[in-house]
Amino acid sequence: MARLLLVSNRLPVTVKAEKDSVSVVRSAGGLATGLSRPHERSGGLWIGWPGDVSRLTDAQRSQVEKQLSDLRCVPLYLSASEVSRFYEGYSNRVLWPLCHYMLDRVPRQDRDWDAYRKANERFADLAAKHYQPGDTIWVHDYQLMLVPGMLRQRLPQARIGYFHHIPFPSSEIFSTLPRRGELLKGLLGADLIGFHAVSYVRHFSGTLLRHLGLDTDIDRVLFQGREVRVGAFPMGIDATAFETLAGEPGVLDEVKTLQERSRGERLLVGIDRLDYTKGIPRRLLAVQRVLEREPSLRGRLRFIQVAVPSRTQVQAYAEYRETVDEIVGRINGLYGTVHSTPVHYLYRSLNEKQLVSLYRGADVMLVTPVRDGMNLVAKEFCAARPDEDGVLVLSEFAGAASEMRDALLVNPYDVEGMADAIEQALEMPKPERQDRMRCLRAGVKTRDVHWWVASFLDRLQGLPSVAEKPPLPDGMTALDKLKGPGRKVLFLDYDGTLVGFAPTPEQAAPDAELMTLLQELSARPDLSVHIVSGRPRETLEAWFGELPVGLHAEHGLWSRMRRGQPWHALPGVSFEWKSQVKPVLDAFAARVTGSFVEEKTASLAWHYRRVDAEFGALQARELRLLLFEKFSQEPMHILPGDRVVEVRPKGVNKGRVVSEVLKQEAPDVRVLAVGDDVTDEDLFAAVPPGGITVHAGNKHTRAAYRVEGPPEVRRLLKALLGK
Ligand SMILES: Nc1ncnc2c1ncn2[C@@H]1O[C@H](COP(=O)(O)OP(=O)(O)O[C@H]2O[C@H](CO)[C@@H](O)[C@H](O)[C@H]2O)[C@@H](O)[C@H]1O
Ligand SMILES: O=P(O)(O)OC[C@H](O)CO
Repeated sequence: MARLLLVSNRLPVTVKAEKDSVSVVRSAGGLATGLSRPHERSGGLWIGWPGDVSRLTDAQRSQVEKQLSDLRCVPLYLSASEVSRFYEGYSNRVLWPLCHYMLDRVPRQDRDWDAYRKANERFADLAAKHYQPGDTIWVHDYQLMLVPGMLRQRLPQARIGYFHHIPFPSSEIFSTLPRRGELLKGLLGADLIGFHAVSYVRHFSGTLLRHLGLDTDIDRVLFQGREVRVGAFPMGIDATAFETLAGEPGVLDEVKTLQERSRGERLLVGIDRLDYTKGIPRRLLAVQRVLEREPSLRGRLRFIQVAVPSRTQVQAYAEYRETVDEIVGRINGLYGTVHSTPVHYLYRSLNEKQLVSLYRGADVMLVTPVRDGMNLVAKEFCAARPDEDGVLVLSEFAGAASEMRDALLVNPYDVEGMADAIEQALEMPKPERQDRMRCLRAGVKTRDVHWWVASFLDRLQGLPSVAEKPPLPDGMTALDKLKGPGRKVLFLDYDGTLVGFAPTPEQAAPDAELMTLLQELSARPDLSVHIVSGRPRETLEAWFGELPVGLHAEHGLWSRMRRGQPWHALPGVSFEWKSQVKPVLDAFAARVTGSFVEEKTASLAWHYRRVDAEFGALQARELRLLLFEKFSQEPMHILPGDRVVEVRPKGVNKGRVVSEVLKQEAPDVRVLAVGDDVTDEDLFAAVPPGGITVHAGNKHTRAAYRVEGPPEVRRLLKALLGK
């Protein structure tokens, strides 16, 4: 088993300082439990912050280090300024509310970005320091979004996973972040990026397309020549542990006491970190509405809300606490009697036994966050109900809702609707409660935390490693093979290879630097230059007609072998399908603002480079499907390109140019082919053995070398001239 290097902001431990001694206790949280087995079995390390240890004496600090090391934990101590700017500042004042759709809570200026970046660097440095070849690195959560990218720079060969524990918002929301590009590129350093729900994967893919122009193909996206996988891995809990605890005599006694003290009151329970995403005020208001609407329930209903203090130094949390206190006070003032208090509010953490006793004793569990990545409380409640009783009221905005369809799903913004759900839960007949709980428990037990860890790690470790699929060597290193005497033939694609993309095809005309470069190359007696493009011959003639180069238009349908020679077409090509296909493309151009149809002698192209990237890609998929459906019998090819869908006749491809040109050359001529898109793959395939193929970009390619884009292609050509 590969050694596992876990990296998370917090270590899965709590440091408890007593008078002279100090102890480090492993946390019981989901992540800690799920990962403890693979962490220990693999002999790996867990890197993270052990919490505030600033008040410890030196002796206590060394005790902590010793105990951490026994637990295979490597501490990264955050300074007071890092806690305030990296943890509380950028992580919890900017990223946390933003990912939970609360834009109004994000400060106007992101002053703490620098601290976030630097702290991420510290985590990456420490992980890189402990890395051993063959290790699997698994980075966790939004506090460390830059770490995968930083690690990729330090350890290009490493196998890196990242899991995002909170929602990934729609691209409309993520786009508001001034640092969106850096954060996205940071995540793309990973080999596998996991989210709790399919909708977060969709949002992430949409954001990549919108801001980095990267189109995700089902579960993978190409970035800097690497294939990055994305996927939904809904996190589970240690269901067996909760179930076992729920059956222990101590817990059953506690439940009995709870029920006796309730004297027949129905019990509603809420358990959360005190966080403004958890929807506690609206939940309280819903309970208030039930009491208002149903006088018969007054004195017969008790709502126990437990809230664990969290991020108390962040002002929004302090304000939220006041709001909750105030609403609790108001409801108790209105509906309390000398004998009963409707809301029992505890602002503290509970131990596991107390927690499970509440789950086991609840008639109705209220889990109503306004937004939540997953929410493990909902799952813990079900696992703790081996009696198959109790009703779960669950927010449709929690990631858990997509799995737990047998809960009573509510809109947490609809107080009246939540009050209805509470009443429905209280009145639900036992057989229905049991049916629902049985189904919920089956899901929670099957997809538990061990299943989650295994499915993520199996996927990550099953991917071909970078070492097995090394990145293509830099095109510049191919130069040595081309230098020296002897004839060479260059096949150069135009758009995306010699020039970058422009908003319209006309705007991508060659610039003076390129014309000079081509002039100089073609003037060399040992070089023969051929431009092989998808463009119409009129355009190539107008731009390059005066140069002594070979021109090949419409992917090789038309060729002009030398300056002054006439253009000739490939024989035997059928174009009859064009008149039927054109109206389909025209209809798409009319419906998708900013898109347009380009017509050439032999082919048609629908361009969407000026359309919103996400919408354009979607429409392109639809167009391709429609064309396949309608014209599959026609002698034509439907080709996706870079923000274009092309329809070309069968039998025409850039590869045919290579064979035509080489017929007129000596057999020992050396060949260089450079191109950037899928049509250039035919060119590469036709290059005879010993030839050099260079892909300009980061797509899948059969080329042997890679350069980044047009500026690097020009650099390569200049170097060929000895410049
Ligand atoms: N009063 C109390 N006393 C003791 N323990 C208490 C407690 N209140 C809550 N807990 C415990 O804390 C954990 C909370 O986990 P959640 O998934 O509910 O939310 P959290 O926002 O912390 O986690 C983030 O990570 C998890 C895991 O990925 C995501 O589900 C979630 O959406 C995301 O915000 C549970 O295991 C629960 O038992
Ligand atoms: O207490 P925090 O700020 O480390 O947050 C813990 C939450 O589970 C974040 O996912």
